Amino acid sequence: MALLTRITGPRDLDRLAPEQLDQLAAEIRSFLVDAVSKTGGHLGPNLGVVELTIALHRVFESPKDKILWDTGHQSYVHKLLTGRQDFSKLKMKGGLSGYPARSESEHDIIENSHASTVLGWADGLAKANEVLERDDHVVAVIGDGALTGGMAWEALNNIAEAKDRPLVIVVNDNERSYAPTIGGLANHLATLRTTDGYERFLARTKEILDRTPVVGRPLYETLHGAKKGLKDFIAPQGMFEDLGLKYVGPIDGHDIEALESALTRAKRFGGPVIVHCLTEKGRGYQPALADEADRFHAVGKIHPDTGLPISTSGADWTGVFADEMVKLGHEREDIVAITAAMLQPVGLDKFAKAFPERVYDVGIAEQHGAVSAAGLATGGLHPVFAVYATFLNRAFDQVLMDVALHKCGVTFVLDRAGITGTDGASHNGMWDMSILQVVPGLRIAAPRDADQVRAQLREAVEVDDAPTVVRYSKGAVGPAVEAVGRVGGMDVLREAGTDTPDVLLVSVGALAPMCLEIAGLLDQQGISTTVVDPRWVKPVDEAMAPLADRHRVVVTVEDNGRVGGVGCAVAQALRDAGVDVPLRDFGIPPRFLDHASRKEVMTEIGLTAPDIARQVTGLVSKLDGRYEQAEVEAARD
Ligand SMILES: Cc1ncc(C[n+]2csc(CCOP(=O)(O)OP(=O)(O)O)c2C)c(N)n1
Ligand SMILES: CC(=O)[C@@H](O)[C@H](O)COP(=O)(O)O
Ligand SMILES: [Mg+2]
Repeated sequence: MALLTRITGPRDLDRLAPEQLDQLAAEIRSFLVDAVSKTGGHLGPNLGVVELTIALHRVFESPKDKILWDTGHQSYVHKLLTGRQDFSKLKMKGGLSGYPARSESEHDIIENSHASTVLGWADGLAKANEVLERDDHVVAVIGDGALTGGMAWEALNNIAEAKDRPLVIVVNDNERSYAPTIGGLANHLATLRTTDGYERFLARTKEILDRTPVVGRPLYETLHGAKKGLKDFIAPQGMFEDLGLKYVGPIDGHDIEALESALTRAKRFGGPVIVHCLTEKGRGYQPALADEADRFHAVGKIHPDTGLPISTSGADWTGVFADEMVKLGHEREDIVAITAAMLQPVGLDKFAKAFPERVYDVGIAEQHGAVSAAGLATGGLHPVFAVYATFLNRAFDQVLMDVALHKCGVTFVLDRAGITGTDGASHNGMWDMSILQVVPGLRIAAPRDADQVRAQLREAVEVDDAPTVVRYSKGAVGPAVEAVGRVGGMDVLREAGTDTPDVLLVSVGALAPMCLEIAGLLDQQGISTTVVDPRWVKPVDEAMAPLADRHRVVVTVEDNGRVGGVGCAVAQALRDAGVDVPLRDFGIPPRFLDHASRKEVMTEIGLTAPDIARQVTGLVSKLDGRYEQAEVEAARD
């Protein structure tokens, strides 16, 4: 690491001779494999942008020039070159974020890891430079996958309009999201890649002519001067140029000299310009045994030499869904599946293998996915759209106005619901059960274990006149939690053991084991508790109000935002039924939560059994007029 450790900031790169840059790139690749194999992270995307990031920081002067990263998962090299080389706690509490973070560096601008937003940011920043008469450069790096997102095209439409507003767009084209990028755009990029591009023609001609300087140089200038005619002859007009954008490329995204040349030209262009770079995801890392279909897009802890996972977790929520979907696919030929460029991460790979004609990868285009689902349902099919909870946020209006308004039988399966933790604020699935509460007719299920995932998924796909949602956590599925009774449509998980129970504890989804632990702790305080799992949390079960009326206090516990969540819905249902029982709702506070493990975040926000039991004890004691005693005891803890 002789060179890498000498880089404390981007300007240190200026002191390296061209031949040292390839050595630096090799050192960075070695660092990434060694560090990320220990912590987990986006190894493949970052191995693919080593040379590109070096060239960007040599041509542009961050932080005066703004280098923006779409999604930000490919910003590890950017971090290494901007003074952050301790990756020992990557994505862990107190360590580096897995994405750009303003709190870490003035070189970091966009923190959100939701794809396809970078061009919007760049458009805004370029306009601000224009109004404030700044000559800073704005450089937006967007992947071919992120370019399949609609927002990217909304921004391009605006950017293309201002011919004199400088803005450099770098398309990092590695032909993949997780899997190969789909769609017409991908095909067009492939055309641009394979067409012997004007730039490559010029470079190759220059190379030849440089070997014959007497004739060569004047001839090269003539060729370069005949650019327009030559370009049309050599490289067909691409859609970017049809949009009015200057196009430079395709450029070898691993050739630092070629990259610097293209970026320098783009920097001087004085208007919007696209630099199309060809890169390889996971470049330089071909471990002996791992067969990484997604080119190490997002790895857990792995053996650096084999690429194989250090520990394989047991059954996870995604796997339970994956297997049940295949069964459903065999039973019902009207069931089709949709993914937004995340076939394997959301567990649709097995379904796709069994029914290749019945699964649609729409690209990173959740809004389109939801509307297309409305079309599929209207056309007589039952689509199951599997997507991470946080990524459905951007398709709220489509769920509301296209799916629900038209009473379409679409099932949304939300993986990574609740606190995910290590991917930081924008990845927690903490908004779905709040924003979807307002969708008329939409039903929400929150399974507590594997059996309930299977059961509730089956119940959901039976609904053909309204949207249904099944949402579950990230990672290992919890232990089976058997019901001991039933009230209305709700499972009783624990009886209070008395005719005058104190607390009705409403347990939502995967938090059932924690809620049973809370009930046990309350027992120790002489407080009797009934624990119910509503299963379907929207609409609130009709049996909820009369059941609550038989208790002194109602407590709801959910792995979702408190604001507008299940607790609020239950409180409203009790009010509407004239049931005047105090209710205390526990959930995620309306804050952006820094990256840490799920357990650390849950502890930090007080979503733990001891915290909740303590607060409920205080509440019940207050009702008994034993408040002073409880307050004294609590203070002693
Ligand atoms: C709105 C949204 N949907 C899905 C994702 C999950 N995701 C993270 S990276 C990625 C693939 C990005 O592909 P690309 O833009 O080509 O970048 P690359 O990984 O190839 O560098 C996806 C789908 C996301 N971050 N945001
Ligand atoms: C950047 C991005 O959005 C995804 O790659 C995400 O990091 C994957 O999260 P999981 O690791 O939970 O699948
Ligand atoms: Mg890509």
